[in-house]
Amino acid sequence: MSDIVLRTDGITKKYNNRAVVDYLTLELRRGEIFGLLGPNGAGKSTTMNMICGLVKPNAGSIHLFERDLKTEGKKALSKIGYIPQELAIHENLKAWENVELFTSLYGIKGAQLKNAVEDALEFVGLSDKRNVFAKNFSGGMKRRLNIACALGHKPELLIFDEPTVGIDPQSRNFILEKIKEANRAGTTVIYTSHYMEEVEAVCKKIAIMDSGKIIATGTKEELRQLVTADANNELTLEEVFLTLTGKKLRDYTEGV
Ligand SMILES: Nc1ncnc2c1ncn2[C@@H]1O[C@H](COP(=O)(O)OP(=O)(O)OP(=O)(O)O)[C@@H](O)[C@H]1O
Repeated sequence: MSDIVLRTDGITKKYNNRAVVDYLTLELRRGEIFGLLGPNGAGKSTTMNMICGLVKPNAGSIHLFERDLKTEGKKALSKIGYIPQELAIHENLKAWENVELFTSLYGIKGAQLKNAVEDALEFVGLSDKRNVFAKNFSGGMKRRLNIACALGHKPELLIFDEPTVGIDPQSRNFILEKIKEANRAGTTVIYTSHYMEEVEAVCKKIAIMDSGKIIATGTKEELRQLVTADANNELTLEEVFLTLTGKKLRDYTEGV
């Protein structure tokens, strides 16, 4: 069995004739914890949405666990868990009902479903809030529930799209620690964000994306070496990022 979990070959997505993801090629190996960093509008969410089968590329191919998303999508997607940027939970369902709803979509039933729901709630520290309606949760609890909903079917690849937006430092720290814990237990992780310190803390391998393309990939040290010849440099990831992507503001409006 190959240890390549994800391979994208030249995927392109165009909106209004503009390539927002432009011939993007990526490879991810089992056990990696991979950070995708990019300014607003770089194409990170569109890339994740294509990998999760929610958006169809105009060109190129995506393989998950060696299965082509075009021809074996259902099997390929059954091994991934996607935590979208926008909360996907149902406010009028209890915590356990939310997790059960998402987990049952994978054909899990009966006692196995019950156990899977409890395991997922426990992982995100919400077991004792299992009977509380999601609408009564704080922002951080909703984010944790959003994660639990993607864990029930025990995915081998977890994809996080900016999972810590708008939450307090304690919840943020908890989520980052849990992502590292899942990775230590063998789960491969993709983490997209524009919070440098989070990517730095969590990810071993980092890709920097700008204007639909990956412009650099490597460990933090390798990325530093790309922007300075000084081996003793102490550049922060933010300084490296700004050197590679420039300081121009990235204002954009959807679809224009
Ligand atoms: N459905 C759509 N229709 C038209 N344009 C879109 C659509 N979805 C995304 N875009 C455009 O594609 C570009 C990339 O958007 P995307 O959300 O992938 O970027 P991002 O890197 O995730 O940004 P952010 O960090 O702000 O979430 C943006 O210019 C956006 O306006």
